[in-house]
Amino acid sequence: MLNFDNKPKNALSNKKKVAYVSFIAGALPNYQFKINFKGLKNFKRVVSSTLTYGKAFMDESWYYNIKTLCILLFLGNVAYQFAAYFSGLLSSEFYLVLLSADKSGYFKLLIKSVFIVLICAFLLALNNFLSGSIQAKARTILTMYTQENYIKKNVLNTLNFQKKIDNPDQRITQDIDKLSASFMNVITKTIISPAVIIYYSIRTWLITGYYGPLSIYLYFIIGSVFSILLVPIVASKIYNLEKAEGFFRNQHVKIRDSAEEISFMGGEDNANKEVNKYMKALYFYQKTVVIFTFPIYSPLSYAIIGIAVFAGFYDDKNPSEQANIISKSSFMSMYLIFSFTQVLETASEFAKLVGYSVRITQLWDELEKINLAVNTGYIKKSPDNIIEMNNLEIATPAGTTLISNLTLKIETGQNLLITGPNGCGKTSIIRALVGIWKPTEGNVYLPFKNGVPDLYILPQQNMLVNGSLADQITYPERLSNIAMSNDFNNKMVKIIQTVGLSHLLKPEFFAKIVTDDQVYSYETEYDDESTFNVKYSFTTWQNILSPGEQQKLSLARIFYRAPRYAILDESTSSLDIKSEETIYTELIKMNVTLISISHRKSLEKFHRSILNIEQHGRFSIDSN
Ligand SMILES: Nc1ncnc2c1ncn2[C@@H]1O[C@H](COP(=O)(O)OP(=O)(O)OP(=O)(O)O)[C@@H](O)[C@H]1O
Repeated sequence: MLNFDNKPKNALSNKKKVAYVSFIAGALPNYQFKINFKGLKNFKRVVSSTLTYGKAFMDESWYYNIKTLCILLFLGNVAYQFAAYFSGLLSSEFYLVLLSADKSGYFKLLIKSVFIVLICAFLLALNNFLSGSIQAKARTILTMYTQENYIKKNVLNTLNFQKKIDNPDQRITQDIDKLSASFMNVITKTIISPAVIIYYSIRTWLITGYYGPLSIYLYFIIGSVFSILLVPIVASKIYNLEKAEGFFRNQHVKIRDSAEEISFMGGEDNANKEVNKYMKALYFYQKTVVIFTFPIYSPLSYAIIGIAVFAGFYDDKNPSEQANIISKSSFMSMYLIFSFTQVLETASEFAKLVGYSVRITQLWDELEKINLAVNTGYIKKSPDNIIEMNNLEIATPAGTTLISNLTLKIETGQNLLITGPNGCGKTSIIRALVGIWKPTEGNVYLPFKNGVPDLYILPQQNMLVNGSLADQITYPERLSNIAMSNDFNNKMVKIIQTVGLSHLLKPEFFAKIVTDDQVYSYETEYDDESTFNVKYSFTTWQNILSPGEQQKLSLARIFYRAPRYAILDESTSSLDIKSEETIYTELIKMNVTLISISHRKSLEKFHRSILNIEQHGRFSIDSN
């Protein structure tokens, strides 16, 4: 029912109070929400995806699946309402037995009250357990569903590249969690509210007369109108708050990843100021959300019963009966007010829910759009198992042509070196080869093996992953899919030695690969629960290894995979000349055809031809 309109609000940006967040005005605009049916569809989509996406919990029993838990929660809530009703009447019953000095009645009532309170406590705990379980499940389901659509070939890269969607990581790791919590909050508060409100309205009416429920209804109708008016505003504040959260966290990730560089360059003060700027923006949005969700409290119940007493409604009753009626009716009207308050509070919670839903469905929409737009039809299977580029024209997403009319055959064993000034488009050729950037003209032929291009690309930036040394080398193949054997172990050791990382075969590293007598224990350790204990995280590897060592470890992947073709984008830029020579010689011995992108003269001798790219789309090809 709410949709999001991507226009900055000029009125707000002019105000002084947002001056200190204006530094990221472009990054953190205020969003307006409009009520329409598309928004309602998005909300429905979140709920139906949660209930129908089966992959997250494939082999769970029927009694622990999310639908069963929702039914149990409903029943648990109904049971709790009954228990709460009986517990609410207890005080009036106590008035009656105490004022009439009924000793045996008092003890009976005492036992009854203990029993009722225990049932209430049990049902509360049960409902908390059920809603907690549903929340955790909903989060897992929505996260896995989103990740399946996000971490996908050509989608992951395009989404992060386009930057149309801010902080997809924040949306997946945080917003989905908050959405699930908010959703549970709304559900538990409203699941049987209508029935409860009707029941207590009748009871209140019977005790106080029509004016009791009527005044409560009037009061809450006014409150509801206010709350409903606030929904779009709060939803937009929540949207911006979450966005600010994302930017703030990103700044900290940057600082963590650049800790050494910041120390070298004395950038602590700068970094501190930078994170504080984002913190202030975050504070601004947090504060506005708090203001707009200010709860409505009500002293109404006592006013209603007070009027009844002073108007002489109960004058014909004796004092103990009067006490009983006052207590009973105050409970009834208070419970009615409480139920209404819950519904009203739900309005502000619902606004949050909408804010989170918009962030999630917006991400889903964009992922779907990118997925539909992926067009790799220009990449074809080469009948001769070679790489061929036909009349390629490559342009940046901004439309600047980088290369035109590039026609080139790279036969097996005919290594190619690509050179040219920074930014001329060397890496862009790889983008076109694998479908990240669709060329504006031409097509590409690639060798295929088992349905995928028989081509391994080492990107310019080293990419280390969580896990052992072996995990780094087999990447992206997962170690859990590889049969552990002594042969595998020997292969790993040989590769590590070939790339010049023998010193990593010391026990503290090597234990993380596989040793002869560890094959069994390694396999058993490699289950999902225990991997954290035995493996290094990616950040640890980054701290342990120098940039040159990291490059060697990346190069080890080509030795493991032995592809028909490998593209090395500045992959030896941090290596000493001798290591570079050894690695290139060994790769050539393995019959891997190499396409290197580099500025290094020392590499020319390993290549048959050199593609020189110049500015403005021109290029030349020289034979070596
Ligand atoms: N997402 C993008 N949107 C617009 N332009 C981009 C984008 N990504 C890269 N470019 C531009 O495309 C051009 C070519 O980039 P590319 O990475 O291919 O250069 P390169 O020749 O490999 O450079 P280097 O030698 O520095 O590695 C650069 O001018 C770069 O700024």
